[in-house]
Amino acid sequence: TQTTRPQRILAAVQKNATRGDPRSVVKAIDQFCRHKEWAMNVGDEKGCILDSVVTEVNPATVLELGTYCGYSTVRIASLLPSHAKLITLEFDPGNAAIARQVIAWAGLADKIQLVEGASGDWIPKLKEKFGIETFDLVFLDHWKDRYLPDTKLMEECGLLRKGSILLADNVICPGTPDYLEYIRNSPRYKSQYFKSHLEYTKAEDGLEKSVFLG
Ligand SMILES: C[C@H](C[C@H]1O[C@@H](n2cnc3c(N)ncnc32)[C@H](O)[C@@H]1O)NC(=O)c1cc(-c2ccc(F)cc2)cc(O)c1O
Ligand SMILES: [Mg+2]
Repeated sequence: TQTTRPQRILAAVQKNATRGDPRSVVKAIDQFCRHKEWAMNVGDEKGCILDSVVTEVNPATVLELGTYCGYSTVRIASLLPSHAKLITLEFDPGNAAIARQVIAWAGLADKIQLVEGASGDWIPKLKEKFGIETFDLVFLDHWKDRYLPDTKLMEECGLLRKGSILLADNVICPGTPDYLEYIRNSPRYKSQYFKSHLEYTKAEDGLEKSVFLG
């Protein structure tokens, strides 16, 4: 019977990456997606920008919206200080199941809480469920038309503090026009566009980094 793309990504990790070595997991997925089969991971080029933002922010609390197979989850978590926590939301059960195994292979399960469900349902529950006050860094990489409503929801739920960083993938391709319009024109944010390319391709894409001003 036919395997799914996430299952093939996990197989590539288990075949080519070293257990407990997050960077080898990232490399194995990038090799597979560049040479065998494209997949919607943030990828190696935008991944380097992500790494530099994570390193600069050095966050104690991270929220990721849209886990997919856990590529960016592992990439971010591998750079976090020991006490730091990353919560990642994924509503597709099949993708969540694969991501859990990729995260386990990387040896990062104790730093990562993967919550299976929709961001709109879970964002209002994160404070009570995980004892989180605010997030130092949010990585938006889920349905592109959810970036704006979920950002407003995070504001309303008091999950952002003065200085919280939002980093959004795919603001050009597939594109998040309403989110860009809002975040670039709101007096409550200071934004910066990092031009790059759609993962594993030559098409333009980029990351939008925004600081919440409170
Ligand atoms: C949306 C997906 C990523 C994952 O997000 C989960 N998800 C969704 N909505 C929610 C929610 N509301 N709550 C929790 N999880 C949620 C889902 O199940 C996927 O696993 N990402 C993309 O579609 C995506 C697509 C492309 C892309 C670009 C050019 C093309 F020609 C084709 C595709 C590139 C990228 O870089 C992406 O990131
Ligand atoms: Mg993406």
